Amino acid sequence: MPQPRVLVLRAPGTNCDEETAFAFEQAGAVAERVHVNRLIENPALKDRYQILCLPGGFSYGDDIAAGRILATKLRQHLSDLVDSFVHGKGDRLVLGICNGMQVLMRLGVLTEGLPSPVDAPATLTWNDHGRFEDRWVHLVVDKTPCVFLKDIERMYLPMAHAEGKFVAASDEVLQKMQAEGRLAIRYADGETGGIESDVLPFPANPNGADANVAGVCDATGRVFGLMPHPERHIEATQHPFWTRRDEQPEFGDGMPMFKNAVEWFA
Ligand SMILES: NC(=O)CC[C@H](N)C(=O)O
Repeated sequence: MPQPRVLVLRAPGTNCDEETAFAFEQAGAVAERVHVNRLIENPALKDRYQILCLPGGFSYGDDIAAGRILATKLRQHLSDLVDSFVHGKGDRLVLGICNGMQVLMRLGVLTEGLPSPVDAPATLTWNDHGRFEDRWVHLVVDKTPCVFLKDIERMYLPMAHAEGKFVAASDEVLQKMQAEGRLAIRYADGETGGIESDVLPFPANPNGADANVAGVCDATGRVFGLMPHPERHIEATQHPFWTRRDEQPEFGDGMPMFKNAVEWFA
C-alpha cells in the first residue's frame, strides 16, 4: 500500500503534534512535524506531502481568538499551500484537530460554498459556561462524505477546549450543511447513545454547540475539522475504563480515523 506523507504543522503553542504524528505513523503513514516558519522559508516543502494536519494546542497563545493568528499567517504567507491541499487536484486530505479545527474555521475552508448572512457562515466561540473543559465525550457520526469518518458510527474521545462551541449564522446554513452531510460528527448522550434534542443539555453537549456539532467537513469530505482529540484514543488502554472491560478492542476509537486517511490513498 502506498504510504502517504503527512505534514503535521507546528506553530508556537502547538502541543499535540507529537501524538498526532505518532497516530498517523501507527496507521501506516509517514508523518513529519514541520514548523510554519520553515514552510514560509521554503514553500516548496509542501509538495512532499499528501495530507496536511493541523494539530491541537494553543497556537500563538490563542491571542485575539483561538486559531486566528495562525490562520492569518497561513492566509498571508502560505495561501498556495492551503489552496493546493484544499482544492488542487482534489487528491489530498486536510485534518484539523481542536486548535487545528479552529484554524480551519478561521480560514473559512470548512464553510466554503455556504451562504454568509454575516461575516462568516459559521464560527467557533467560547463554551457556554465560559471555561476550559477537559474530559471524555460521546460522539455519533452522521451520514457524511467525510473521508476520515468512513464506516465509523460512534466514538468516545477526549475533548479539551475553551473555544469550541460551533455556531451557525443562520438556520439556512445549518440546513444546507446537514443536507450535504457536513455536520459530520455530533455530541451524543452517554446513557442513550442518541441525540434527543437540537442542543443536548450539558454535559452531553459540553459547550452548547448548535445541533450538537463537534466536527464539520467541506462538501467533498476531504477537508475535516473536529474539536475532540482522536489522537488521544488510539490504543485500547487509553480508554478510562479499560481495566473493567471484558474484552479489549484492537484499537482505541480514534484509530480508524487515521487508518481511513491512509487507506484513501491505497
Ligand atoms: N486542545 C486544544 O487544541 C486547545 C484548544 C483551544 N486552544 C481552546 O482552548 O479553545
